[in-house]
Amino acid sequence: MSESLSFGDLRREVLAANLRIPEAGLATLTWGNVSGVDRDAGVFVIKPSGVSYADLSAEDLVVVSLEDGRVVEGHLKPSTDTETHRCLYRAFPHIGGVTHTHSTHAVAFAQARRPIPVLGTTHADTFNGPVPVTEDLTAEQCARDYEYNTGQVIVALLEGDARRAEEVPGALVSRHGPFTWGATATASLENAIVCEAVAEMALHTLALYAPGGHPEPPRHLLDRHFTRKHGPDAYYGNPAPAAVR
Ligand SMILES: O=C(CO)[C@@H](O)[C@@H](O)COP(=O)(O)O
Repeated sequence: MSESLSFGDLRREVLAANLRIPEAGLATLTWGNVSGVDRDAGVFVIKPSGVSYADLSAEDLVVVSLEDGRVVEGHLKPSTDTETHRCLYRAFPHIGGVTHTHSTHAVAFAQARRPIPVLGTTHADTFNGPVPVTEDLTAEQCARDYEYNTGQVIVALLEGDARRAEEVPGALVSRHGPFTWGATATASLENAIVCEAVAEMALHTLALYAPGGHPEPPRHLLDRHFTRKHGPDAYYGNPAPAAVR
């Protein structure tokens, strides 16, 4: 990549995160997109629309204004989902990256309009609650500013609550698919990988559940897993716990 290109580090990170979409098996054709934000500069960097991952370069990424969605830099059209990313950045000031995919199992839940339930600790390590599903967009929301409104239905689902958005870093847009977010573009992409993995595990688990019901996983176990990885008692960054005798 030419060193003279602006937002070099952010472009490199956003490119790498986009390239992990097909690598992680989350992409069909050119579907999906990752962006990352530079809040000081008031812009985000996003995948161009319809470009194959094999051909994608850092120079192809598009720089968009957070304020009004104008393209600030780029020779290609930004992703069709750009306004959804912009809406999420504006609603949740703590997020640094957004990922959208059409990964199969997460989309299956979105199409069935069912949240991805918390069925075990794998889910609880990343999402402190079910991955929720939005309402369907209304005819008016589809007719005008559809992509921004797609972000708005996610924000409405979380009641604009930044803390909820931090603890459950993703949502399923009804009949469409998952959007995930995180502190960085890389984190948002990794949350998309986890979202797909836990959706697949949930489908298998629900199929194996005994007819007539199954006990819920104990809340204390799920909480323990989430708080090991997130918040003030997180393991990373803290001294290793003393060995248990
Ligand atoms: O949501 C969709 C398609 O329903 C898009 O994410 C997908 O086609 C990718 O579009 P872009 O190539 O990013 O414009």
